Amino acid sequence: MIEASALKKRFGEVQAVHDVTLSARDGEITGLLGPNGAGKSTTLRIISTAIRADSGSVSVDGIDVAAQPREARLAMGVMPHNAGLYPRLSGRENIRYFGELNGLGGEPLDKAIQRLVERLEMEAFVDRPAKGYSQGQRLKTALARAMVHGPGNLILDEPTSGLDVMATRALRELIRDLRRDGYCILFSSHVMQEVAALCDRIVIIAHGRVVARGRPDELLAELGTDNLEEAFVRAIAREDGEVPA
Ligand SMILES: Nc1ncnc2c1ncn2[C@@H]1O[C@H](COP(=O)(O)OP(=O)(O)OP(=O)(O)O)[C@@H](O)[C@H]1O
Repeated sequence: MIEASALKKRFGEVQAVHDVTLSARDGEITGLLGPNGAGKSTTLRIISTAIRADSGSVSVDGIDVAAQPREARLAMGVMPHNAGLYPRLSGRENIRYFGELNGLGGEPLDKAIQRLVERLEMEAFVDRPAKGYSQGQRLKTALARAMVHGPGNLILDEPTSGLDVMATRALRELIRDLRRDGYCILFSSHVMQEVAALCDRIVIIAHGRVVARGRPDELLAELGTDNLEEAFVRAIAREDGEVPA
């Protein structure tokens, strides 16, 4: 369970996050949706302890991330946007390195890695150097790396960007499987269809503020349309003070 309350973050002149409150529950997929520059990555980076908010608070499974960042990190698996892999290491070595950073080692770590390799169907490439990986292979490795220490919460920043149709479908299936296993999944996207295809709950942000939230059917009703993309456009236009035609 992830709970963020009244987050604010400024970078110099730019107020990247004005006021974001959200919660993501166990056994659900929560989508953080917003146009480019809306503050999605900044919000996820605050939640995952990569940066500190200027004000507001975040707790993960009840652990305050500012007060106990190390404990909070153990409860989260994070796949940042464009997460780099170490190119000379194999996928398995990349995953192992992260496991070791999280205090795992020896046989338990080897077994955890092997379970993920099988689950994510990585056998064909996991022992090759990561520098030759396709986008889909990189993504699976980054996901395995995020999951190796067994966190109950997963934070995925634009996980399908750069994936082809088949790889996107495979990733969606995997995310649904993880939901069935009870994971709390929070992911960001700027594509409404992407979020609509997966999410139990959607939080729409624009200019660093939450402009709408709810289950997909609730958002459609609130925004007076039967089309999710149109709902997205209307929610953002509302924040901009525009009245869409
Ligand atoms: N480290 C930083 N220094 C300065 N400005 C930043 C920094 N990080 C983000 N910003 C600015 O904060 C705003 C929000 O950026 P953020 O990356 O959170 O948006 P986003 O919703 O993830 O966008 P995208 O969909 O394009 O990735 C943007 O105006 C961005 O330029």
